[in-house]
Amino acid sequence: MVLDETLPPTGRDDPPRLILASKSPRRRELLRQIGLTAEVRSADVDESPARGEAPADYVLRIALAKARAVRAALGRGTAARPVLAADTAVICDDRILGKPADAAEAARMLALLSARTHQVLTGVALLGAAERTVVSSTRVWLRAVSAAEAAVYWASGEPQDKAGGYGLQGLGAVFVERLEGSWSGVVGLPLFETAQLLAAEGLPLLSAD
Ligand SMILES: Cc1cn([C@H]2C[C@H](O)[C@@H](COP(=O)(O)OP(=O)(O)OP(=O)(O)O)O2)c(=O)[nH]c1=O
Repeated sequence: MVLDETLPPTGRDDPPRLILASKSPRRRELLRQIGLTAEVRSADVDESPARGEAPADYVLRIALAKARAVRAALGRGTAARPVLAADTAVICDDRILGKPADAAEAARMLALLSARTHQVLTGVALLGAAERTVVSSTRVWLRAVSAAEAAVYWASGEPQDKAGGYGLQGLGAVFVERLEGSWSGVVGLPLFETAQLLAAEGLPLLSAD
């Protein structure tokens, strides 16, 4: 994703204080969009949904697990630094869709999402003086996607690391008729909600000092 707008100067030359518990380049780029540079760490967590787990509980649980795993791995000197993590899932017919494992699964996902609406949930966790969490929910309308289009789309390399097997910020935009909610939330880090968590932690983005 290329987000090449003029970046606000906030935090640009400061050493990064915030730690982003993520290997997703999108989350780093989205933070940069609001003038935040973060030190990036990542931890592997088991992202399997628990049986019967509600989708919002699931994305929050995984976001918290990512943040806690990174915080647990940090040395003493960094223990006081806030850790931010997120998890994104696509929800359709009460099913939680993560990243497709192969072309066949990606085709099944797009067939399920074709010509109807689904929901994209992103859970965000900020571990600082307290554990703060928020869930962003967005409704997305996809046009009909044919099996042939899904195959060409898979070959583009884009769906592989995206929940639900499409990327709103890339070629996948040609499938998205409209959405109601948060563009940045669909792409992996809802910026409005993230800014609110940061402000609650004493890290406002538009402070005059
Ligand atoms: C629906 C959709 C998802 N996605 C991405 C956002 C997330 O990065 C990814 C879902 O996987 P996640 O498990 O949320 O995140 P990740 O594995 O990419 O990164 P990390 O756990 O290290 O933070 O799908 C898009 O980029 N565009 C989209 O339109």
